[in-house]
Amino acid sequence: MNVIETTGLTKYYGEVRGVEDLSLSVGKGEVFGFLGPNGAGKTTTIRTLMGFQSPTEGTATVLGADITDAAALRDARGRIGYLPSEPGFDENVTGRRLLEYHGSLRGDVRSEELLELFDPPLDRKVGQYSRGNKQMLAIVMAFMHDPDLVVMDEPTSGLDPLKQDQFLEFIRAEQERGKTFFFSSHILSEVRKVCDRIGIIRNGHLVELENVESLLDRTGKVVRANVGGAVTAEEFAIEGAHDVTVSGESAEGAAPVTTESDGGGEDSTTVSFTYTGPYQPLLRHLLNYDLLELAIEEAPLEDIFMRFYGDHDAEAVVERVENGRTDGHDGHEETDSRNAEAADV
Ligand SMILES: Nc1ncnc2c1ncn2[C@@H]1O[C@H](COP(=O)(O)OP(=O)(O)OP(=O)(O)O)[C@@H](O)[C@H]1O
Repeated sequence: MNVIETTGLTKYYGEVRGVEDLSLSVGKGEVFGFLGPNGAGKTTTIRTLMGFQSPTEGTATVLGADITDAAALRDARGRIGYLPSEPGFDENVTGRRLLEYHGSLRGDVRSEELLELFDPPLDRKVGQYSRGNKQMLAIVMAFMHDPDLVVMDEPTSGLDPLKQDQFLEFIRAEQERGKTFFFSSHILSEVRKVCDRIGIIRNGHLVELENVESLLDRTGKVVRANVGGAVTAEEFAIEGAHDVTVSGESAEGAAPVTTESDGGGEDSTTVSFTYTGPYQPLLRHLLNYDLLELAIEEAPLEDIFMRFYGDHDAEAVVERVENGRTDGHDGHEETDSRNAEAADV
């Protein structure tokens, strides 16, 4: 049984699309990253999965519980940790009091251990907390009952880089203990570090869902070669090479070749391109030149992200044509169920 399973999950806020026709599954022990730009539908998906708002269409189960079955979901919640994007705490009480209260509701088997890693000033009122301290308190609350599944909405927001790394390391250790994670992010580097699979959501639709490594394979390597003498971009139009630029000039059109001087009087040219083929033909080709410098690097995940969101390329991979939507939704403006959520946190 999958830990999370959604089929055609759709949520509209009146006429406003939150998420549409989302089908995905997350298996036990998986770290699933749910990526998307602002307004893509990440929070909507998470809040619907947590039962804070009802879907307009479609179904979903979390730890086997149907999200529209309040009693089943309540039982399942004992095994779920939830880290909201903006924890809504009562600001007039101390962090310690909030932990005690949360522990009495959900259980507390490991807050002491967690507080060694994430250490908000427990005896201060939460209203005086910095954003990062609030986030650390929320992290402790999400994990203190040792849940099997943790659903997290932008979990590292507010944390400083050191704490972010600590948090990601913690996630990896928890995964080794068999825990499952579903988390939203628009920070690609963190997704890359911990996720087994990612889903990319764009304008409410799931765009791409695959193994991070295979996504990187498809995107290819960034090659930058500095060669002696003058060369043209056309010379590097080998199979698998894309977007060839020569000393900053595009391969398209009659690009003039500019050369650089290395200071010793000898000209050289820098050729850059993305490469999606095997190494051998690339290296064979490069060896035809006086190779002065060579760098072959993985494409930054940011580029991949842009490829899926860039207007031109994204169209090639969007699974559904977005024609807008005029029928079938409940026409009911959902009010923010922040109160239910705050009580839950
Ligand atoms: N309570 C609400 N009432 C009406 N519209 C909403 C509500 N919540 C979200 N929306 C709309 O649904 C769409 C998806 O929003 P959502 O917050 O799920 O995106 P997101 O991917 O989490 O964005 P962000 O990264 O900014 O948090 C947006 O157009 C948003 O304006």
